[in-house]
Amino acid sequence: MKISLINAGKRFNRDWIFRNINQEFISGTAYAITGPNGSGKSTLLQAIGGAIMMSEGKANYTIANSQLAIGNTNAIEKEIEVDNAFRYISIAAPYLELIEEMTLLEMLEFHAQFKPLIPLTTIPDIISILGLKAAANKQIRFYSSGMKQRVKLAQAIFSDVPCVLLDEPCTNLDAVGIELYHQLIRDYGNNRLIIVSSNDPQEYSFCREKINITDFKTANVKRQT
Ligand SMILES: Nc1ncnc2c1ncn2[C@@H]1O[C@H](COP(=O)(O)OP(=O)(O)OP(=O)(O)O)[C@@H](O)[C@H]1O
Repeated sequence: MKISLINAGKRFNRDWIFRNINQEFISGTAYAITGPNGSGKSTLLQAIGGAIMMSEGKANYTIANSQLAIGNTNAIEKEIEVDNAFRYISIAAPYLELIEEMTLLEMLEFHAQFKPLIPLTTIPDIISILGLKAAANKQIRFYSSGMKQRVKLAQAIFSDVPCVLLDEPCTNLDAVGIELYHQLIRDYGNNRLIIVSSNDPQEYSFCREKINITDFKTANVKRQT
């Protein structure tokens, strides 16, 4: 999958959060979006995922034929409308809630109806990898914050999509959880497009490309032009 930002900008009211971003994100590479608190990392990640609209510019989504979830085409690549991009993208983020009334087992089964699991992976496998076997039949509302974060990561990483967006992926994780996160990236991250939004280096240590959002603030953009 390839996501191309073309002259991308977002503002809330009169404040430009970022402007003039021209950047390609390509499968097989992990990218980090860095910057201080409130600088716009989450906003940019959501704009990349098509969850919020840009104020100017656009994002183009291209899928290799083999990754197409629907339809048939003879073309090697196909452009995807922004409204359909969610089919190819999963996201884990602090502001996205889990379905707390469900047990983990129920929630993973429910989720798999909308986004299939990566091949050869079963729900019991996932529960075991997460270290949550003993809690599989407990409602998620009774989970600790770190247990919930493991579930959010699993929901994103085990979805059979070419692009995984991770916003502050180690929020609430203990040392074992952080190691689990890195193991999941090692085991399931290859050949995918991974974009991590974070200001914590341990969350994005594996990312080859780094994009500092402060380079795309209006004042800096003006200075560059
Ligand atoms: N819906 C909204 N309406 C108005 N302003 C918003 C909205 N969402 C975010 N903002 C503002 O946009 C700016 C960027 O917020 P964002 O959450 O993207 O930053 P961040 O870099 O992810 O921060 P953090 O590191 O604290 O998570 C902040 O000033 C925030 O107040």
